[in-house]
Amino acid sequence: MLKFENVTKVFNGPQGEVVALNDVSFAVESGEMVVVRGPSGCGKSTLLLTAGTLLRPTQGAVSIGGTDPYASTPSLRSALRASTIGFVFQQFHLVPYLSVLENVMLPSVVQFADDAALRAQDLLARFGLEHRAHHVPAQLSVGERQRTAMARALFSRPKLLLADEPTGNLDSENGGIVLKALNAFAAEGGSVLLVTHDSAKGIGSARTLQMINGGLVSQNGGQL
Ligand SMILES: Nc1ncnc2c1ncn2[C@@H]1O[C@H](COP(=O)(O)OP(=O)(O)OP(=O)(O)O)[C@@H](O)[C@H]1O
Repeated sequence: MLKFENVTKVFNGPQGEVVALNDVSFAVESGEMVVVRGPSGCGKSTLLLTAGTLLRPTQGAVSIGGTDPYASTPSLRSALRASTIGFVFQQFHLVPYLSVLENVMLPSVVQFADDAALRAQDLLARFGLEHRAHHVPAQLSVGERQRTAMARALFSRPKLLLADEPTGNLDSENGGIVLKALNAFAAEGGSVLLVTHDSAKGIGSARTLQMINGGLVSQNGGQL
């Protein structure tokens, strides 16, 4: 589903060039969750943004479902992103003045206009948020905000979920709910790429890769 081939990303920072991704090759198949661990600054966010079609690599090829997003026009790239990828961040990025229900419906209001509210309500129920549908994010607990963000990420029926420290701000109960949902998404045939700097529990049988200075190595000698 997601494939990186010899991907390198170099930033031109104030102190010169920074190699944020260094010749990274790996794949995430359908039905698989891959966890990338690594210390702060090793390149995890750069990896996710590049996978998310939001940051063009300096070298190498990215493929999502067989398509190279960076070989497409910006509008085709956006369309691929909207139809294929869901994002979950540590900071939930909910729209503060929209209700929980509206936030969940946000990704594809046009595409799913007819059944958007029904689908959003189903997702709210799945994450135990029915009673919060008409609240705004500021009225929610931190765990409820992340569950709302998970519901939003799943709304468009993505094939690939990209998660950046999704449990970083959560207590163990809410962190467990989020990890369970990510595992369930993979068990149903989706692909998950989760990056974290901690040793999050509950990642199940997910393959774990280690990121060091922009490079990716297998943690247990297995396949990348
Ligand atoms: N836009 C940019 N311009 C210059 N350098 C950048 C830019 N974005 C990231 N970097 C550098 O690239 C390297 C990798 O950054 P990245 O944010 O991917 O790391 P990270 O592993 O996600 O860190 P953290 O866990 O702290 O979020 C760092 O040295 C960072 O300073």
